[in-house]
Amino acid sequence: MTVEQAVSLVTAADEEAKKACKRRWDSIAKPLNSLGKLESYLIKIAGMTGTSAISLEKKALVVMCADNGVVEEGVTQTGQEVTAIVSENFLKEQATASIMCRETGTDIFPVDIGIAADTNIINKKIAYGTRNMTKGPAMTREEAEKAIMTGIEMVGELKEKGYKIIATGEMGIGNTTTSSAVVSVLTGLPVENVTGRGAGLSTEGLGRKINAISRAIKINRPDPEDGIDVLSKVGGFDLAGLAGVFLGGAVHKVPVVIDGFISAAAALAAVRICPKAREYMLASHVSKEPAAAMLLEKLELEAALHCDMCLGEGTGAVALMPLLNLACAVYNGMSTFQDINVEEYKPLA
Ligand SMILES: Cc1cc2ncn([C@H]3O[C@H](COP(=O)(O)O)[C@@H](O)[C@H]3O)c2cc1C
Ligand SMILES: O=C(O)c1cccnc1
Repeated sequence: MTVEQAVSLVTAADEEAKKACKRRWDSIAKPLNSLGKLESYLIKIAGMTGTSAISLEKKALVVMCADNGVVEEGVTQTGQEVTAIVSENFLKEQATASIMCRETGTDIFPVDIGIAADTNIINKKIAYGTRNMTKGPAMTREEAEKAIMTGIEMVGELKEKGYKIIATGEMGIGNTTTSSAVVSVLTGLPVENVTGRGAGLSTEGLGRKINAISRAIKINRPDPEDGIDVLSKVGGFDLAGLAGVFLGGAVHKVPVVIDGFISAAAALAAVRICPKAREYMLASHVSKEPAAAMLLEKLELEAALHCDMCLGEGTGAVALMPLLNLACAVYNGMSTFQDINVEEYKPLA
């Protein structure tokens, strides 16, 4: 199947299921709308899955791990060998996201979609890292399509295994550089407005990063209307794989949670490929990376958490899971006005 064929299967969220979920919330014996986003998240999930019966017991985090050739330009504080080390640590509960997964009962699926070394995590490797995008396209269009399909297929497989919600994460030294490039092209905003210090970069390093992104966009001239073109020329295997996970959520009707800036950049690319995919996304937190809040606005999504996190790996998305589980517990377990013999709220005149 091609990406085009896969996204042709996407349909809009189910409005009837959303209404049924809202009716259930309104019948629960508490002030109307008083659980705020905890209510609206579940209403969205009902629309995505097509049913007001919601269970979020089985949760997955998919971490797309890859190396980025642009690291050669001195745009990161650490070397690219860190990608493979942290990626393998996910399976040993020695990476931040894996510890948060353990605590929240989320199963972690780290995927080698293009690390520049052999690893022992899920092997979906397309190449040993991308090419340096300041010298030409990071990858071919075929490679980008393959990475996107990898993400779409992973969601299908996880749904078959019974997972009800998927958090997105990534590990890839240099991927805030590719993310800012993708965001600048897709939004038309100047590079310097959408570029931050990533995992920690000196002011001099930030200048080099902005310069490298500007050169990459100039030499590759990605077409902003074509999300696959943008991902292939100035993105990475990690971003393309994540865009695939978002598209897979829409294809397979599984809620997918956005993490921070990098994950949101991939989400924006997914929406450019398939606008309806937005309806299958949930925002988790507002990353401290400077353009993160703007990016969520572009996606027309609101995040519940403002924790000043900017770690990636899926940490913000996983942090949302306990809140969603609390929402679900109330939604499924709480008594209604009828149960306690109290008159229901009437809509205000
Ligand atoms: C030890 C370490 C662990 C990480 N875990 C996530 N990231 C985060 O930092 C990287 C992006 O930042 P940049 O574009 O500046 O390289 C990604 O791998 C992201 O997940 C890490 C970064 C480091 C150094
Ligand atoms: O917001 C993020 O996803 C992020 C920001 C900086 C470094 N790593 C991840």
